[in-house]
Amino acid sequence: MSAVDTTPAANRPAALTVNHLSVLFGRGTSALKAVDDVSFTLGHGEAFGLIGESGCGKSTVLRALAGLNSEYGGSISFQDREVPHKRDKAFFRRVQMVFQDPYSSLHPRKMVQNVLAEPLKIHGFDRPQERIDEILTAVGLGPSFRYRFPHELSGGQRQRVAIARALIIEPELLLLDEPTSALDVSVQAEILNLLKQLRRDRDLTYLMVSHDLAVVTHLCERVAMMSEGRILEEMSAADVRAGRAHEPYTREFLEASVGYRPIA
Ligand SMILES: Nc1ncnc2c1ncn2[C@@H]1O[C@H](COP(=O)(O)OP(=O)(O)OP(=O)(O)O)[C@@H](O)[C@H]1O
Repeated sequence: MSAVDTTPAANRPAALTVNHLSVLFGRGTSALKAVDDVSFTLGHGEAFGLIGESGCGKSTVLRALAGLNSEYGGSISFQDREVPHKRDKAFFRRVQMVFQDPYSSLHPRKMVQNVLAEPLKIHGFDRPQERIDEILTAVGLGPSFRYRFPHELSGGQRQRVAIARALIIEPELLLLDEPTSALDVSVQAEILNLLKQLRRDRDLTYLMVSHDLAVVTHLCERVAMMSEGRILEEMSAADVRAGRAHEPYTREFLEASVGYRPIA
């Protein structure tokens, strides 16, 4: 559907720009600022990670970006155009999300081919059968997996189907919410390596949230440390690996993760 864009990345608009994003839960004195003045930019083709402890606001940022929570302050721009708080169909074609738990994200009574046919139908794609075979091959499953139900798949295979479902409509930006944390360690590496390869092959931009440094630095070139709803600092993956951080909180977080298991 979309032709390959050969424009150099430097001349292209930013894939995503988040300006002064804030999300409040509740009202009055009991209100909680889950996201507080968060700003960052993702270049085209980049993989960017948000890291931080449980409850720091990572998933809330992702949900606001994905259009799952339309009540936020600040602005979100996709390719230099601000997106409306209530997203339209075109947005969901271009920006897709992969969730943490492949056990709950697939309908138990839908065969894989039906899971994959649905987004094609919604977005009016032609040649559905060919596209289903192509994407199942791209995620390392192959066309024979069309006829399986979720209960006939392992956790890793389910996550491959969830990735296929997101990619079959040729999005440009993938939002990844802890995509490997529900999987066994050996399977985690397989899925991360698959995501790496798909990004290269399909010219994708990734935003991933995770509390796991090994996972984030395996996939992302740049990471931002979050705490209590705010971004404390941005670092390269190399800085993270070397433990180079300016903020004391980040240094502690990195030190606490020392000896973290690098992913093969
Ligand atoms: N729908 C909601 N209503 C009220 N509070 C919420 C809601 N969603 C999240 N929160 C609160 O907002 C804060 C940030 O949550 P969030 O899930 O974004 O953190 P996180 O860093 O992604 O953590 P985790 O890794 O555990 O998911 C937490 O204090 C959480 O309890």
